[in-house]
This record gives sequence, C-alpha cells and structure tokens, in this order.
Amino acid sequence: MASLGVNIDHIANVRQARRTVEPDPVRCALLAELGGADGITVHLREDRRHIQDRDVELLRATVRTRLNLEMAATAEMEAIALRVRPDMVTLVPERREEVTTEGGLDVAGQRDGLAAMVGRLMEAGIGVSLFVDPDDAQLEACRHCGARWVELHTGAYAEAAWGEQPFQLARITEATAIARGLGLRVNAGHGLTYHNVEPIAAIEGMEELNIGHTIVARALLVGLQEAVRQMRALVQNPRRDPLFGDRQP
Ligand SMILES: CC(=O)[C@@H](O)[C@H](O)COP(=O)(O)O
Ligand SMILES: NCC(=O)COP(=O)(O)O
Repeated sequence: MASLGVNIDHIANVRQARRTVEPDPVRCALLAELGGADGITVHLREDRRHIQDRDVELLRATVRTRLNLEMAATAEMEAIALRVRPDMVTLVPERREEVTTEGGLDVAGQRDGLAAMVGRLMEAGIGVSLFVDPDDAQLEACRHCGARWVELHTGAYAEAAWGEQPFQLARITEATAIARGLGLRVNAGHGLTYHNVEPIAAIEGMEELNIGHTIVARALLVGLQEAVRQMRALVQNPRRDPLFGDRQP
C-alpha cells in the first residue's frame, strides 16, 4: 500500500505572486498532515521561485511526519541540506527556464560526482532518493551511487494520450520491478492527478507517491485538508485499472 507525500510548492507560488506572507506553506503543511499526508515535500529551487529558505527551516521544526527536500545536486543545496537535515533529500534536475521539472536526473552521466554527494548526505543521516526516468541504465547508475531510493518520473505517463497510457504504465511497472531487483526502494511522482493516480499506486512495490500540483488545485475547491484526504484514499485503496477498462497495459 503506497503512502502519500504532499508537495506544497504551489502554495508558495500563490504567496510569491505578490511577494507577500500568505498563504504560508508552513501553516498549510499542518493542514496537509491533518488530512493524512505521510510526508511533506518541497522543492527549494535555485531561483527561489516558490519555496524559500525560511520555509525549509521552519518546516524542519514543525513537520511531524517526514520532510522530503527536493533539490538540485549543487554545492549550495548540499550545504543547506546538511544544515537543515531533512529526513530525505530527493535529487532532481533543474533548469532556471523550465516551467516545472522536465525529465529525470541524468545519474548515468554523472555517477561519480553524485555518488560522493549521496555518501556525504547519507553520512549525515539523511535518506537520499534520485528522481529518474523509468530507464534501466539510470536505475543501474542509481544503485552504483549508493542511494537507497529512487523516485520514478511519472510525467510521460501523466502527459500521455489516452491510447499511450498503458505503454507508459507498463514502463513504470517494469522499472519498479527492475529497481527492486537492484535493491532500491521505489517512489514515484510528477503530474499525477485524482484521475490517473490509481494505476501507479497499485503497482506492486510502489512505496510512496509525491503529489502536489493537483492537490493544491483541488484545495482551492474543497480545502487543503479535504483535498489531501481524498488523494490519500485513492493512493491507499487504488482500483487497478479505473482508466483503462478492459484494456491491458
Ligand atoms: C521533481 C518533481 O517532479 C516535482 O516536485 C517538481 O520538482 C515540482 O517542481 P515545481 O513545483 O517547481 O513545478
Ligand atoms: N516529485 C513530484 C512532486 O513532488 C510533485 O509533483 P507534482 O504533483 O506537483 O507534479
């Protein structure tokens, strides 16, 4: 049964639209936890477009579940992680001009440098997850780096046309089995919604889904605590193939 990490980046987006103090993601994290979140995820971007350093520091002091810090694999972010000590760091690719994360981290292309950073973070007692595409070579490189976790990028699945979703679901299902065979624990996220999440949540061995944008969007209609409660109900008790009817992936 998968757990739910709630990403609160887009609450901070609303605040940053006016460079003001509300809505405060720190206060909203409490509501997400009251709604049943198993963890809180934030992406501290180099351009600070939404989550701020102050948010990460206060969340460390206030989150009662687990704090997962998404960050680029840079010296600046590593220093922040070693100071703040989140429960987990998820290393993600980052480009200033991107609207949102566009793909998985190229672990295979920077194995040795990442292995050193992973080692330092784990030495400090911080769990490390690598955000990668569902790709065999990337998963093998993740094992080489010493990370215990991978987070499979579900963007291609989420953005796929209806007829292509079974293929993308099969890719993630297969990657999950391969990752577990390599001794890695498996999370997933990016672009998941109330309408596409269940087949991902139902994958054998899927441990946690990190979901943000769709929860914040629904929160505008029903409130954050209720939006989290509704998503956790889907993640915890997914119908295997509500999207595909009698189609087989
Ligand atoms: C790694 C991932 O898929 C998301 O957490 C992404 O980092 C969100 O970034 P934005 O919130 O800036 O879109
Ligand atoms: N790593 C995925 C995440 O934290 C949330 O992504 P999204 O649901 O906002 O697309």
